Amino acid sequence: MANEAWTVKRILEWTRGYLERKGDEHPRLSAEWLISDVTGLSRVQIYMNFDKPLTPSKLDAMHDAVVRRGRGEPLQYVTGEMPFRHIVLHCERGVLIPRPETEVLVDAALEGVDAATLTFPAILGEVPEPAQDKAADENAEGASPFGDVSAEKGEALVEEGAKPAAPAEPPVLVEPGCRVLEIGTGTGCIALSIASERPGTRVVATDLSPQAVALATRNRDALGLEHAVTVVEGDLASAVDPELMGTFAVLVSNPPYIPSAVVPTLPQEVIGYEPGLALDGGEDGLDVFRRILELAPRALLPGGMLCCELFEDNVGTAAELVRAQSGWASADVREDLTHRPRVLVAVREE
Ligand SMILES: C[S@@+](CC[C@H](N)C(=O)[O-])C[C@H]1O[C@@H](n2cnc3c(N)ncnc32)[C@H](O)[C@@H]1O
Repeated sequence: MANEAWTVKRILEWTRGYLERKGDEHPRLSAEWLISDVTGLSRVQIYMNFDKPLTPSKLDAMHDAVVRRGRGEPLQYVTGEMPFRHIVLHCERGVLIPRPETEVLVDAALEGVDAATLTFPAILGEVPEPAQDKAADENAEGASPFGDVSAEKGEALVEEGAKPAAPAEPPVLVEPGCRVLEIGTGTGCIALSIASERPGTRVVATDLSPQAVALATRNRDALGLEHAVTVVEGDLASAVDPELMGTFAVLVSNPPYIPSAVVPTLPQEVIGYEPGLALDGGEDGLDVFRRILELAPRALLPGGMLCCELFEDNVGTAAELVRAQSGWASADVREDLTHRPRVLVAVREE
């Protein structure tokens, strides 16, 4: 079959069927995401360009992407990016993929920023409705457009088009001076969300992983947030300017919190691709949290807030650890988007 015959529609149908046979739980979504990444078409544009043939170079690129996804590599690593709240982040193997539940942690941290600062709404533009997907098409199996997709090889699709835009965000201006410390920044998703959603906030983001520090810095620069976010490499807050200790209104962290015995039971898509340093929280999952709790009184202002995402089985224990330490006015546990207890929010006494 000549390459011209492989239209967007045929590629979508073939990829969906192939990924389904490979055990992908959401094969159509994966197929759309891969086609969107390779062609530059938004997911809606895919359905408006069904009859367009892919160019040979796009077909080659699609081949690579389908092979990688078929082997179980997370989509975010295959495409190299993912949306998080109002921003889009570069992702790469070796650095944890941000999870939707972490958006709840950012909400908690923003509350801490707002409580610490004078905030007022900026002039808002219209917030567009998110694009709706069109109905799915029927599956089509058959010959691979790429030849043997089980083989290691790479290349392949359509003309460039607009990528799906992140929804516009209603900005809130913050009186300059509020400082936030993030420990274990990974891609920078938390620090960069806070800085972009609360202009005026200064964020110091740390990570022990040099690769995470490099990626967070790249994401920061791509978002034009160099003035607001400092990324430093080091254990916990060891690389933070000592003069800044005691000046933070919020200490936020999504530390490694999976109990060591649970790590090997995680899906292969996680343990086969994501870094152990980002996952393993020691015997009860609270090793890094305990160390964060120990340094929090030195990092935070009076009345400052500690926000941590934790494992649902140990977040209650974490709250007890806070209550057992003097100097805290409150320690509460919040639920994530799926109503599981996941986020600890503790406030220092004034
Ligand atoms: C669960 S990931 C969170 C990444 C990112 N904040 C997010 O929410 O997607 C934990 C991060 O903490 C980092 N980390 C682990 N131990 C650390 C330590 N002792 N000091 C600083 N960062 C650490 C890991 O490299 C990883 O990037």
